[in-house]
Amino acid sequence: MSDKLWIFDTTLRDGEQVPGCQLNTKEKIVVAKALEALGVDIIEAGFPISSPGDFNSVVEISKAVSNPIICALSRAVEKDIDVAADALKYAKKGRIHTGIGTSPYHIQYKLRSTPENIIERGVRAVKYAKKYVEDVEFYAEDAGRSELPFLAKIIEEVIKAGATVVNIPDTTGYCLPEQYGAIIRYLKENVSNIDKAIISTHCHNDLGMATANTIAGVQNGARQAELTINGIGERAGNTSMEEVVMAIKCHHDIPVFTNIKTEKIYETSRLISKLMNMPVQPNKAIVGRNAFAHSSGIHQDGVLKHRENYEIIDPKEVGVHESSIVLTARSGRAALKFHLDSLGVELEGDALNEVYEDFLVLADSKRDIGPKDLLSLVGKYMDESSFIELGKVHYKSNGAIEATVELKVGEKAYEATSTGNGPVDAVIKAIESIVNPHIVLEEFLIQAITAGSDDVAKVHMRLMQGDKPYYGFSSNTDIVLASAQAFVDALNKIPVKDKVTID
Ligand SMILES: CC(=O)SCCNC(=O)CCNC(=O)[C@H](O)C(C)(C)COP(=O)(O)OP(=O)(O)OC[C@H]1O[C@@H](n2cnc3c(N)ncnc32)[C@H](O)[C@@H]1OP(=O)(O)O
Ligand SMILES: CC(C)C(=O)C(=O)O
Ligand SMILES: [Mn+2]
Repeated sequence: MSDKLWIFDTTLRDGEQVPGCQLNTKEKIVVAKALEALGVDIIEAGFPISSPGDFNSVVEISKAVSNPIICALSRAVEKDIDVAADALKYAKKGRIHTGIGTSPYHIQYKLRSTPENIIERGVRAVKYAKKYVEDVEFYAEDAGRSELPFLAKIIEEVIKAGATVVNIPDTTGYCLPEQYGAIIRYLKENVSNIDKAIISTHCHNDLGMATANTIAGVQNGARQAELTINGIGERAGNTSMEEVVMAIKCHHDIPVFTNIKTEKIYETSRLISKLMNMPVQPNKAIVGRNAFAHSSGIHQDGVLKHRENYEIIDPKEVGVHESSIVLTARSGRAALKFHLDSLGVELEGDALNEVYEDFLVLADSKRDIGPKDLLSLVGKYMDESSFIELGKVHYKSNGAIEATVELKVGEKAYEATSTGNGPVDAVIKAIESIVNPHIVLEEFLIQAITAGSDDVAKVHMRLMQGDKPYYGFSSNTDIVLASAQAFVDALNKIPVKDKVTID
């Protein structure tokens, strides 16, 4: 039987410490609600003593979300704890996170103290926080470089003082997975009252080990993991939530489960990246642009034959529509044929070989090969009159709603006007009056990528022609335009022979 792993999100505290990532209260509420929808168990909302703005954010987040525990950070300082408790006054479930450095570096050079005094301050802080809330988490800062007998001693004492969760941070990202796992194991074996508290991991990525260390911690008995979306955080970052959650989902031998709704991972990642102005590296695990993109021929052929040949995660599981087959000079015939098929050009044998040779020459000189390039390569093999290009789209609603659409089908230009029960309906009807491949619009989703009136709308459509589905995608700040583009995107995927253009 597997245990629950409590997911503690610190995007709004440790993540937000990064220069340039600061958010205002309104933005933090948007993030907190997204984290709640994602299914996190605890949101570390801020460090209330640090500024009036951060205090206010913890107050407002406490009011805005109901399911997750709201956690506020403090030092082992009474004033910090008073302010944290005050900021949590509206939280349905509030937690104070207090603690102190426990490594020789921190004790000697930062806190200029002694081990005995550090234990005393830690215990006092936990007891003081307990006056306000039942749920008190203690962090042993720089535990990754702390002496184990001392670490075990302070953890035992703070649990005695009432700590419900004990956080073992690898603050400087120093540990190797085996070492970090061994620290957790040591505490399990040497702290007499360890079963009275949940052990938490909190790893940093200075050596690129944050995810591996967190998993090692969990394998050795930790049951809470402190994480950030996209791994943002001080220096090289914190442990990224998406990596830990998906590693657990992929490896059934790790004896824990999480309540994360994984299909919301991608949209949450995009939201954080946009609001915090922090691009995600293209090759970032799970949420990078290339995480489900295949660009070399052998991989593409393998994925097209059976997705699992080169993918351990179904992209839909993390909210990515589908894997992509990117055409490059390293692609083979399978990938080329796949793209041609989706444009409705079915080539085999010598014809495919001939187009492939031309494709390689073009791909050597051009990085991005798109549908237009392919259509120019296969010109002689296809009915060129089939490629549809969307021109201008106008709509007005003074009483009746009316839309006018310009379309180019091959070399021919068309214009059509139609009415509808809304601008999207009118635009689609206008397009259908030019190209009518007898389809049924079966699914039509408009999704806000972030929030706010300046948002980009992402449109996903499924058209059915008989029992064959055709998918169209687009995104635009104008939802009518995005809908028209998605519709045309799907129409372009319908094979030439099944497309009907009305003259
Ligand atoms: C590993 C982490 O991520 S820890 C969290 C990091 N986040 C932040 O620091 C953001 C918020 N911080 C702040 O706004 C400020 O640093 C404050 C309000 C906490 C303190 O500000 P100041 O009083 O001006 O102190 P300053 O930041 O210069 O120095 C920190 C002081 O806290 C002490 N301190 C550091 N950690 C702790 C702790 N856990 N418990 C008790 N004291 C601590 C330091 O020793 C230092 O004290 P000193 O001046 O007596 O030597
Ligand atoms: C404050 C603690 C939990 C921390 O962020 C760290 O040690 O990295
Ligand atoms: Mn940290």
